[in-house]
Amino acid sequence: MNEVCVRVAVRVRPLLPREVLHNHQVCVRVVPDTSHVMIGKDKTFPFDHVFGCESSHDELYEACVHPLVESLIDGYNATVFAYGQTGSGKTYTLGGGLVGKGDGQMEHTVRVSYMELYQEELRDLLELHTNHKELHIREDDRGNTGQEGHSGSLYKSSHSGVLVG
Ligand SMILES: Nc1ncnc2c1ncn2[C@@H]1O[C@H](COP(=O)(O)OP(=O)(O)OP(=O)(O)O)[C@@H](O)[C@H]1O
Repeated sequence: MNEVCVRVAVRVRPLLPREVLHNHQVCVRVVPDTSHVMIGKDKTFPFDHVFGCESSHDELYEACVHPLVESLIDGYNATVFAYGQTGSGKTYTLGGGLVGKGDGQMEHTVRVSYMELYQEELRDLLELHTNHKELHIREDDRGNTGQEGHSGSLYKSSHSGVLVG
């Protein structure tokens, strides 16, 4: 397990076709051979990982998620959290880079929740018909945070990949 508890990665997405159409300009770039991004012409910011427009889901998974999966198997807790303004690529990255990946080396069964918290309302992204009023985040008397009104979906991994059960 890495000694740093929180690591921050930035993924820069390419301009969308409609942004190109409206002549929007790229204003965030990866500084070559560094883990810095440049905003505008001269403001640079360091991160643990940076991924440019051409980056693949696999690169992201290998650098950011795979080490966490290994720690998880060793009994540590791990969280991958996507943060960014609307349209910045959170769903694209989590959906393609995290859910559905398996390295085929291990066989395991895990319970997975895929929740969206938007304007103080919870949505179960694996069971879209669930009423948000049935879902709650609660803290118990020992300070553990958990969900109520959601059982989690079962994912089974086998050598052929990850299956939704
Ligand atoms: N790295 C990328 N490469 C190519 N297209 C991308 C990339 N990241 C995001 N996109 C595209 O950008 C659009 C917005 O991405 P996405 O829906 O993932 O954003 P979001 O952050 O989840 O937005 P919201 O908060 O509104 O749900 C989508 O059309 C998606 O396909």
